[in-house]
Parts: sequence; C-alpha cells; structure tokens
Amino acid sequence: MSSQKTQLKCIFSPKSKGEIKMVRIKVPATSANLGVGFDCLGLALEQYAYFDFEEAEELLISGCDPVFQTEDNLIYQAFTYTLEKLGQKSRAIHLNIDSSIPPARGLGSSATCVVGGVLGAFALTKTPVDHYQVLQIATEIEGHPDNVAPALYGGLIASFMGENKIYTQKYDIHDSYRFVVFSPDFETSTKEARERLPEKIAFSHAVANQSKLVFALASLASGDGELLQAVQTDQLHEPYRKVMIHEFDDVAAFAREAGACSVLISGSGPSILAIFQEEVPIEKLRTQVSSLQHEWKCYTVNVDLGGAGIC
Ligand SMILES: Nc1ncnc2c1ncn2[C@@H]1O[C@H](COP(=O)(O)OP(=O)(O)OP(=O)(O)O)[C@@H](O)[C@H]1O
Ligand SMILES: N[C@@H](CCO)C(=O)O
Repeated sequence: MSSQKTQLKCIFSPKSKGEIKMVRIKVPATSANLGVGFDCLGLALEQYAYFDFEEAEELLISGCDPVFQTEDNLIYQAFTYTLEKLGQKSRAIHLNIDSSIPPARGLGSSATCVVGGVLGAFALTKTPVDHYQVLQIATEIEGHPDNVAPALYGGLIASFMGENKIYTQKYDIHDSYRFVVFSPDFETSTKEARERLPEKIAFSHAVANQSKLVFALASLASGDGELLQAVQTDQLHEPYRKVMIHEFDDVAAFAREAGACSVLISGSGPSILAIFQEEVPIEKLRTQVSSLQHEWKCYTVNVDLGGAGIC
C-alpha cells in the first residue's frame, strides 16, 4: 500500500509589496468516511467551490442562498475567526460564492466554506501560510479534520487528532477506479446525522471495521476491486444513517447491478458514492434514478489531486 506524509509546503507567500484588494480561493468537494473509514478518511473530488474576497466599505455576500447572506455565513465566520488569530481587526468584505457543491448533501460543503474563509483571511492580509496552519484553524472551526484535510491537500487523506497535533496521511488510489456520485434533492444536516449514531457499539463491530479499513486502503491503492467489494460494509455509522436516506436501497441496487465494487454513504449523507472499475454505464444509471420519486443527480467525478488554493 502506498502512502506519503502530507507536505508542509507554503501555499501562500506574498511576493509584491502592494496591498491585495481581491483574492479568489478554489476548494474541492470531499466525500468523507468511504464506508469503513468513519471520521478518519476523506476523498477530494473534482467538483469545486470558488470564493472571491474583496475589500469593501460594508459586508456584502452574494452568490448563495439569501439565508446564508448574513454575518453568520460560515465562510465569513471562518474569515473573521482567522483574522482574530492573526491579531488583525475584523474587516468588511464583498464575498462572492460560486459553488457547484450543494449544501448539506454529504459532499463537504461546510469544509469548503471553512477552508475558503481561512485561506481568504491569510491571502487578503498577505500573511504567509503553510498547509498545516490552515489545517489547524480549519479543524478548530469544523470540529474534525476528515473533510478539511482532503479539501486542503487533495487526494485520499486519512486524518487523526492527536493530543497536540493533527496527523494526516495521503494514500494512493489506483487509476482503474471510477467514482460516481448520486446526489438527491433533499438535505441531511451533519448534526442530525451524528445524533443518529449510538453511544456504544458491539466489540465485534469495532474489530470488523478496523480490519476492513486496513484492507480497504490496500485495495484502493492496488486496484483489487474484488477485495474492495469484500470490505465495503461498515458497521459503525451506515446502518443508522441509511434509514434517513429515502430510496437508498433503490440507488444502491442500481449501482451494484451496474457492477459497482462499493456503494457508500458520502460523508454524513444523503449523497451516495459508488466506486466502479473501468466502464460506468452512466446513461443507464441516470435512466434508472429518473424513475425514482426524488430527483437524483448522477455523475462521474475524478479525484482532485491538488487540493485548495489561491487562484
Ligand atoms: N454555498 C454556501 N454558502 C454559504 N454557506 C454554505 C454553503 N454551502 C454550505 N454552507 C454551510 O455549510 C452548512 C452545511 O454543512 P453540513 O456539515 O450540514 O453539510 P455538508 O458539509 O454539505 O456535508 P458533509 O459534512 O456530510 O460532507 C450549511 O448549513 C451552511 O452553513
Ligand atoms: N465524518 C463525518 C463527516 C461529515 O462531516 C460524519 O460522518 O459525521
């Protein structure tokens, strides 16, 4: 299995002396958990949110649902939280959001907002920063690193919160794998999905999950789709969350019949991530999901390898 330490390279180092009036930040969507990697694994996807930060006389937020156009906006909150950390005064900005990542669908929309806001603050104040600093602040805001780490580094990332440090590790994904997202017209909040989890789980379930996780990482790296299929079933979160996802069983059955090695809840749901090898009968899948009561978007998506950045 191939893994590398994530690098602490500088992502922003101001070159010019003049003021920066406007910056654009790009952040990928992420699919957390990948089944047996609950609260630990996340995969960055080539589906993006763009955030433009511009100095302004007063706060103006555009490009998102009016409900998010207030001071409570998560991107603005992450921006001001970071300014405070940097010892800088809060400032008015024009924030424009151009995101193809729907909120509360299990595709890491909140992590894009947090990473975008943190990076926006460093960039607009011309403060040099490396990945680890962004990871630390973004994790403080988001509460866990499993979405923010892949959003920041790109690729398949495992993360773990130690006592005084956040550990991240990048794992390879074999190029024979193809990823399909099924994203419905209804939302699930992460908070609600976490409230569904039991306080205690059976010892045998914990053992099964940790054993499968080791093999899941190996099969993702080696391209052994049969092994990936054998270790896909999670016993820590999916059984409790599937019931919140209308038509989960129908979508999963379509994906499995079409040859998916693995069908997983993306993040805390309700989107579903299916992993195929080689050909994906995408038109057939679209026709099948169009027969369901809810509207399901169904698309193939590549793994993002670059992570977040300043455009
Ligand atoms: N385009 C956006 N503009 C403003 N706020 C947004 C936007 N997209 C997401 N958010 C914020 O993120 C919240 C959704 O976060 P939540 O953790 O519930 O879902 P998610 O991040 O999409 O899913 P998951 O964490 O399971 O991948 C919204 O309530 C809102 O605060
Ligand atoms: N690991 C998190 C990801 C969603 O933010 C969960 O499943 O609740």
